[in-house]
Amino acid sequence: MAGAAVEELVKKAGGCAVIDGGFATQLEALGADINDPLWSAACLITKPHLIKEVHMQYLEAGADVIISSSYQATIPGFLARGLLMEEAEGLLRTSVQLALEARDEFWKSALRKSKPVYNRALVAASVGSYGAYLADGSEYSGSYGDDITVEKLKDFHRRRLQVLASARPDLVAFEAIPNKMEAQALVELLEEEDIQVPSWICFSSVDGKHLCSGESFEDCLQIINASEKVAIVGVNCTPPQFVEGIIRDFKKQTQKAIAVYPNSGEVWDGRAKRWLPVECFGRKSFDVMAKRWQEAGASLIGGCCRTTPSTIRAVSKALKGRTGHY
Ligand SMILES: [Zn+2]
Repeated sequence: MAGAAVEELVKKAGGCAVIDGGFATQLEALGADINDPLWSAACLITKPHLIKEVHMQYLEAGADVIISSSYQATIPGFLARGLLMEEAEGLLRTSVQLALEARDEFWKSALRKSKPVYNRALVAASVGSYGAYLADGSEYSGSYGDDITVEKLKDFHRRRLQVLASARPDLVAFEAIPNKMEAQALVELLEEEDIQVPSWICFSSVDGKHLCSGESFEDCLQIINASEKVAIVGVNCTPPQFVEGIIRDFKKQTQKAIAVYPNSGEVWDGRAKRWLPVECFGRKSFDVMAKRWQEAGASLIGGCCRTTPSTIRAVSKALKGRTGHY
C-alpha cells in the first residue's frame, strides 16, 4: 500500500513526523556557493561531502525525513553544464545515495543510539518544478507562458523521475509546485510510469489562499485525491503565517496525510536573487507555530528556505514533547 512506511513513521514519531529544514540554506551556511543555475545541485558536482554533512546535521537535529539535493538537479541543466547524459543521470542517483548513506550512518552512530527520540529516517527524493529549472521567477508566479502543455511538463519530468525512483528513495517529494497544470502532469506521469515509490506533492503559495499561480487549492486537491500514487499533500516554501489556515482548508478537502514545511517568512526577490530582510518570525515562534500546525492536523512538519538545523531541533522538541538535549 502506498505510504505504509509513512504511516508507520508518523505513528512512531508520536503522530507527527519531523521533516528537515532548508537544504540549500544550510549548504550555503557551510560555505557552498549556490549562486548557480543548478542552485544547490551544483554541489553534486563540486562538493558532495557538504551535501552529506547537511543531511547529517538535520538528522542530528531530529529530522524523521530528509530531502535529497536534487531540487534543481535536472538532466537539461547538467547537459548545459557540459556533462554527458550518463553523468547527469549518475548525479541524480548520487543525490539519493548521499541521503541514504547519511541516514544509514546516522542510524548506526553512537549519538543516535544514546537518544530514544530518534527514528530511522526516511529519504525523500526532491523534484523541483519546471519553474525552478527555468530559474526565471516562474517558480513563484506559476506562469509558464502560453506554449506550455501538460504533455510538455510530463516530458520535462519523465526521465528525472524514472532515474530518481530507480535509486530507491523511500519517497519522492515534488516541492513548491506553483500551478495546477503541473500538478495534473505529475499525477498523470506517476500513473504512466507506474512509479512504485510513494509521493508527496507540495504546493507553494504567496497569499495563503491560492497556489502561486492564483489557482485554487481545491481543484488541485481533487486531482491529487484521485491518485493512489500520492500519499501526502501539502505546502512548502510558503510564509509560515498562512500555514495553519491552509491546513484547516486542506483537511476539509482531502483524506491524505498533510505535510507542511514553510519558509522562514522572509521573501525571495527572484530578480535581485536575494532574500528580502523582512523581520518576521524568530525561531522560537516557528516552533510555537509548528505545535499549532500539528493540532490543526498536519502529519509531517518541517521547514524550507531560511530555516536551519536549529529551527528543526526546536520543532522536533516542540512536537515530540521531549526535553532531552540533542
Ligand atoms: Zn524553499
